Amino acid sequence: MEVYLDNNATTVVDPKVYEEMKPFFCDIYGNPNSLHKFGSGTHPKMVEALNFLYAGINAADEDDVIITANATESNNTVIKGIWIDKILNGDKKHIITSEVEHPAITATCKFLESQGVAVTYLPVNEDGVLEASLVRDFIKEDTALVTIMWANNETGKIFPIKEIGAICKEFGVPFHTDATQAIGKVTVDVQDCNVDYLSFSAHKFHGPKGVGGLYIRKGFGLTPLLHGGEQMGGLRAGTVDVASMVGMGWAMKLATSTMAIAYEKNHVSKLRDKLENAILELPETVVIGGKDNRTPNTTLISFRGVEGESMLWDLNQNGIGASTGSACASEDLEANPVMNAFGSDSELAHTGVRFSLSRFNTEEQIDYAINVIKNAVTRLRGISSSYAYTPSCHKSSL
Ligand SMILES: Cc1ncc(COP(=O)(O)O)c(CN[C@@H](CS)C(=O)O)c1O
Repeated sequence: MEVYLDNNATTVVDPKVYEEMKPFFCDIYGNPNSLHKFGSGTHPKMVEALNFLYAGINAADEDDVIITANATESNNTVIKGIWIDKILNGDKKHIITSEVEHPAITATCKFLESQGVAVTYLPVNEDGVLEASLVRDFIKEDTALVTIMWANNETGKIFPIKEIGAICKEFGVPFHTDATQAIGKVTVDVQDCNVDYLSFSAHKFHGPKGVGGLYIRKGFGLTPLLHGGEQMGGLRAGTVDVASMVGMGWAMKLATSTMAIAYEKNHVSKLRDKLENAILELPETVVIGGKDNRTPNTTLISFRGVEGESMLWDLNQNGIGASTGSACASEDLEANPVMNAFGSDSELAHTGVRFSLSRFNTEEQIDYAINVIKNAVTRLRGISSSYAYTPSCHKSSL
């Protein structure tokens, strides 16, 4: 049996999404910017896709949603656009983010620091969540941007976006959120949360890889990252991948309906809880960051005495795909920076395994995975030269 439990890394394309994409490869293939019918023939489904994207995040008609290649590009567009407009060509000097952002945020902020920008990396608490009051403590007259993720890709922890948005609005500071791990898992409402910029990637919610979006509230336009064309109103040059844009729109529609979010909360979360609770029956296992306030599909579990990579190998041999944290760090054998950020000891930070489910997982798959995981832990601990079970340490969550 094959069981895919790494949906925070990427997801399968929904068959309905794939069907909607097919016509735009060999039938409706014109360039959307061409004036002839081969080009204009793409417009109706592109407009439909944009309408789905606006509805999925409750964007107002007067706002912009531009099509990018992925959340990484969207994140870079916001941070570098703010740098150019508000810092290089303005009187601002400072950016606020968190210690547990995806590298697409952290590395971009590090680049800005190398260019002389002051960046505050707000710490998270022992549960891996950032307290909104910290934003108020560090926001300043010269703060150009606050950028805080909606949900963490490793722990699933959900951040207080509505509170942070209210603080940013009060201080007149633009607010960006990387919602890559929130779309399709929790309700995302840019108007209710006072969000000015929001990033997402289609392949996180059963759309195709290589296409993403950036929401830009009316009046918050930025110098573009990519120049050289009038696409997206000049906010993102380059011929649009029509098939992927249509696919992303349909993926957003299918993932964000009230029924879809309810399914995540009622069905997917139950499968996640079943997997998690079965694993926690094993001694010296712990949910990193605890069980509260998480996206419904994610659990990051430490198996003391079992190296994360060894566990992944065992699982892979039995047809199960998971990860030790974000896929982009999977080659890196350093301790997980997110786990370090909230004080995990170094051994714990090397023994985490992330399981992230989707609406395509079944109870039969979870039952199979539980059996394989329990056998793998027993085997790996049995051959470990350093592991000895110490009953006093058995905690089920931090
Ligand atoms: C919060 C967050 N923000 C941005 C990205 C980047 O998405 P791209 O489509 O690769 O550009 C990701 C992708 N996180 C994957 C791959 S590193 C994970 O395994 O956790 C993310 O989780």
